[in-house]
Amino acid sequence: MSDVLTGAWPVEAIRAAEHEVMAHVPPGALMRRAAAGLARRCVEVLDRVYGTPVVLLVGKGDNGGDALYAGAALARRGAVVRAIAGVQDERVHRAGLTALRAAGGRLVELEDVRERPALVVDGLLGIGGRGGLRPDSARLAVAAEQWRAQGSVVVAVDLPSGVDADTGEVAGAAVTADVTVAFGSLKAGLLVGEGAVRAGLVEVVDIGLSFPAEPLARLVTADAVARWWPRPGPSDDKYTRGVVGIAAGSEQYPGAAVLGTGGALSGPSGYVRYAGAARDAVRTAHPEVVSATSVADAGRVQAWVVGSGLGTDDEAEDAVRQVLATDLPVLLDADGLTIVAREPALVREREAPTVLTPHDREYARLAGDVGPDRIDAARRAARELGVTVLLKGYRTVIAGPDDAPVYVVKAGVPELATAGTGDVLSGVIGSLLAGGVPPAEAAAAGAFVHGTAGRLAAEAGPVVASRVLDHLPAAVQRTIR
Ligand SMILES: NC(=O)C1=CN([C@@H]2O[C@H](COP(=O)(O)OP(=O)(O)OC[C@H]3O[C@@H](n4cnc5c(N)ncnc54)[C@H](OP(=O)(O)O)[C@@H]3O)[C@@H](O)[C@H]2O)[C@@H](O)CC1
Ligand SMILES: Nc1ncnc2c1ncn2[C@@H]1O[C@H](COP(=O)(O)OP(=O)(O)O)[C@@H](O)[C@H]1O
Ligand SMILES: [K+]
Repeated sequence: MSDVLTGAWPVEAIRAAEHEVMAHVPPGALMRRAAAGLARRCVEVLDRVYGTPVVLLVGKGDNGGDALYAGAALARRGAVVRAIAGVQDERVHRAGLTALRAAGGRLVELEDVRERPALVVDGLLGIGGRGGLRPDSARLAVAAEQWRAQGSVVVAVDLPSGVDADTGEVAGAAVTADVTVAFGSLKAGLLVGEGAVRAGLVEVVDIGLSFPAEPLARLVTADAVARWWPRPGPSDDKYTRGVVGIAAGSEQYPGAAVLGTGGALSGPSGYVRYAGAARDAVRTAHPEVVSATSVADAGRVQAWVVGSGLGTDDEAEDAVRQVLATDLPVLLDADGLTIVAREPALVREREAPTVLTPHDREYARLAGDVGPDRIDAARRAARELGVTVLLKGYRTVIAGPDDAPVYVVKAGVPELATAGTGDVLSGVIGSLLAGGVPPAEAAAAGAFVHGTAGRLAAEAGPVVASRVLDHLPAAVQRTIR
């Protein structure tokens, strides 16, 4: 798969790549490529083109130009195309407007549109946008929202207007799209935060841009996970495949232990050990897990998962300290994060891979408010603590302590927002760590199969964590085969 389909470069890099290509192609060629891809996608979302009412929302920049050229292509196929300017009329892309008019389209005022359009093309603002939408554009974004609520399909040009291209932040009004057609490469703002919600289905039209430097973010694909996922070879035994230790759960919260060990059993390691007070529950649920009552008695492992359902009393703190004192990879979750938030040196001083898996409230305890820029938030905490941070949510963001691109996982579904699914996730990632996968890739691969299991579970019925567990083997199978 081409890099531009999975990498998200910052606006600055996209501009530089654009200039590089423009030096070698005729003027307007890039915009024509972009508009052709956009028009193709617009045709796909319509039942038919001939006679269909289409509204273009047009800003003063090239984003509006793309919309006008695509609108001209639709008008040539018989669509009834009306453009509405989000700025004073004379400031829209000249050549684009000429093309639209030549094809029979017209520039009108919002008030002149009597019939609800089947398709709204959002060309108000692309990567040239700064700050929240100004009032004239915001008014059209609101109109697009209203049409969409009544059944119109909204296609965003490059980026839903009002979304920050690099962060996904939305300040004020913004367009919500069913489909976003992104040019040249993804943008981080289409993958994370509010932008991910606004973008709908995202499709990249390759217009020939190439990038010398690493992207800001990479979308995790099944192919990548399949490459990272260890497979047993003829000379392997259960130990060489890696032993993962789960120190989670308590008498009060046995579920965390059952779900964590269950998650680990679908990972690539050959052996799952449990250490803690929920032995009986684990033994009943998973006879293949070998258990002990404490970390000290658990025997050798190649990676630890510690924290969820442990509580934060002295005993819990002891378990966390013991695990963190090893030179093994450790995944820290839930109560483990609370304990580390009180004493960050516990992880800062570690040399071995350490993965923290906070949701937003846990993150706040560790590093302050997540804020609207989730990529920056994950990076900031990872750098400050010298760890790998997996920030949970609608989109999961994984950042290492270095400057490598962050991973974004979009495999999940909102139904995963139910108690205990995080415990399942921690077990899968722990197993990958025990199998020798580097921390960021282990976290990304774990989140991908976990998200896929959540989707499969949601397709089968209401989602609870044990049903996510039930669907994990199938999720792994379809990802890595
Ligand atoms: N990269 C590529 O290779 C290719 C890129 N292409 C396309 O070009 C697009 C980028 O075009 P662009 O540079 O003209 O910027 P764009 O986003 O249309 O608008 C910027 C204008 O809007 C204004 N404005 C700013 N903020 C605002 C706000 N909050 N609310 C309201 N207005 C605001 C600002 O005006 P000013 O601030 O000066 O008043 C400025 O003039 C890109 O997204 C893609 O669609 C393709 O055609 C082909 C290849
Ligand atoms: N809105 C959402 N869309 C998709 N996935 C979500 C959403 N909310 C939460 N999740 C996922 O569900 C899991 C919840 O984990 P967590 O909050 O730790 O739950 P628990 O502590 O109860 O196990 C994470 O994998 C997270 O990414
Ligand atoms: K747009």
